[in-house]
Amino acid sequence: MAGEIPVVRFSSHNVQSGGRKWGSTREKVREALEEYGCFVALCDSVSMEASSVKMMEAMKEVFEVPLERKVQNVSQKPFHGYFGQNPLMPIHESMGIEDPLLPSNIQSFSNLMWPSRPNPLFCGNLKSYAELVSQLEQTVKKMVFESYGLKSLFLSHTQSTKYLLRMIKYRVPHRNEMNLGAFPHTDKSFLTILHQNSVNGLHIKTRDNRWVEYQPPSAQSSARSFIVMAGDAFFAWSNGRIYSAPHRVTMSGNRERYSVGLFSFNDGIVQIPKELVDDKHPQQFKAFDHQDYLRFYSTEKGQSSPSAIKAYCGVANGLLDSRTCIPMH
Ligand SMILES: O=C(O)CCC(=O)C(=O)O
Ligand SMILES: [Fe+2]
Repeated sequence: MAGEIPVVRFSSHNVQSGGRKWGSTREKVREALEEYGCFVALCDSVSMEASSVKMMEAMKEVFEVPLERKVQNVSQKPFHGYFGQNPLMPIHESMGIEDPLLPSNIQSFSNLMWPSRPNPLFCGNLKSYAELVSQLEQTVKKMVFESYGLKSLFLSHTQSTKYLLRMIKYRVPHRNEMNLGAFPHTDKSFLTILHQNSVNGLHIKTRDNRWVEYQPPSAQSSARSFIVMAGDAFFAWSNGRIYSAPHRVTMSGNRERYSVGLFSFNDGIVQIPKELVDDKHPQQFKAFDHQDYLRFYSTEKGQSSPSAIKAYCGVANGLLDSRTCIPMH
């Protein structure tokens, strides 16, 4: 346990499909996501540890860039570009890179930040981090699909996955300033993989409405600990089995916090597998367009709904009605 959050070890034995511990790790992963909506992946891989250390250094460097350049990180999609200088959350600053597995996207971001000099070290560090963590993301999804007996659906699902890499800095609040770094929310992603420097502050709400603080299993394991968290799309896809946990960030102490999230989304329509619908589990969600769900979430209706995903594509009372899911723009 890390605090109360389950810890799952990822070593070469557990992550190789068909490897010695694949089956037992797969069940632990699915159970943790159903029960807590998240777990801590403790990775034995030396390259993961080295890459996450370099990722933290890269983030420190990029947030030092002058504000007028950081704000040029813009996106058509809501919540994908620069966010900061917000009076409701003054200690929070974040930037995003869409499709970070495309080297040209990291390069374009780097060109915006450092227009007068290339920064190959930064680009290389981000590229290897995104590659390694996206592999972890795929392994986790594969485990859950398999655990539900839906192995055959994994390939087409994963082929339509898109990623967003989001870097976040939480500065130490000034005296008399709010210490809120991120409002309570559920992620709109399918899956999110978070990594932080050694400064805690992430709180996760359990199914029985208690806030628990994430702590790495030990101080030494901080650089190889990743928080794997299910988003609303995973919750809907699983017909409500997987929990999408509300979480928030608050700062205490006098050290800055850095975190980085790799968020996965689907391009196109997410179908609810018919195998996950039965008498005991009546259909709770209609098939939905994941990218359009992001747009819906940015509307007033999306923002004010107690559960945006239910408002977007939920089925009232477990009965499938004949209306199609019409997004509100
Ligand atoms: O900084 C963190 O640990 C959490 C960030 C988060 O929840 C988010 O970006 O969605
Ligand atoms: Fe989040």
